[in-house]
Amino acid sequence: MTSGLSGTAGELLFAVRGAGVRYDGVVALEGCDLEITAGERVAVIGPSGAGKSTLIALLNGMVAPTDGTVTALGCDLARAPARTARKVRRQIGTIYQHFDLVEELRVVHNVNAGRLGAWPFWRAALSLVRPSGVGEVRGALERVGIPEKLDARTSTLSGGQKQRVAVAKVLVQQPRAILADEPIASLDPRLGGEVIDLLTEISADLGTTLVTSLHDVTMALGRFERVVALRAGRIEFDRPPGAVSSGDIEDLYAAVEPAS
Ligand SMILES: Nc1ncnc2c1ncn2[C@@H]1O[C@H](COP(=O)(O)OP(=O)(O)OP(=O)(O)O)[C@@H](O)[C@H]1O
Repeated sequence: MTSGLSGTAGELLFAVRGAGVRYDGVVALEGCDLEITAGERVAVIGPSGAGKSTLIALLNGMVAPTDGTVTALGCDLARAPARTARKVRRQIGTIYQHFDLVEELRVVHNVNAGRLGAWPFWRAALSLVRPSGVGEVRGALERVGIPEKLDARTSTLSGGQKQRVAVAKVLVQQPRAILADEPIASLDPRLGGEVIDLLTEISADLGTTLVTSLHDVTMALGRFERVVALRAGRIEFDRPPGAVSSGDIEDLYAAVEPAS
């Protein structure tokens, strides 16, 4: 399989400047500044409701900032022409907690779904009858450790295997960045650890930027080179794990005082 296009080390892939997001009056994020460069592996942590999913959605353009700006691969996704934004989004692969797969389809089709957007309509439609680019799908499944599942019906796989299919689906996209929103929240700790190891290894091997939101702080501190902590919609700290103290973590997860 061809490797992802990693980009030059140090190249700015994501720039979040003074960004805020409000949903119908609810402040999900405010005043966020963040730069992520090519090849970095970043964990986003913070208590429930802190804005982790919203930050991931800002980076892939699923949500537009209500304040400030966000650029991904040099493109302001909220303001760029739709065609340009689509092209940039195709270079960002996102993995979700609930796998985002069609259970009734065979694994080969779910993996191919990662690149449907890059194919002309006729090829995408034909591929549902006779799968296209099977060699690359097989390569991606080998990379995630389940090549024998190519023809299996997705519904017959375990949770850990489904998340591996979701990773393979992103790999065939040959993304420059992989975003993962709570990718292990539905898995037991052992399988979760395996999926995080897989993602960090792929990121290191291909030089692909990885940004993952996580509830598991030990995993974030042990397996990532940078930890961004959110609390009540603000970035509380942004450091290498070695510079994060147990006091930092206690403060981060302490109950938020109600406004008086
Ligand atoms: N579509 C939405 N409409 C309204 N409010 C929303 C929406 N999505 C998120 N919120 C609110 O925005 C805030 C941040 O939510 P977000 O899901 O980003 O946090 P999170 O840190 O990912 O939480 P969790 O760890 O529980 O998944 C929360 O107060 C949430 O209720």
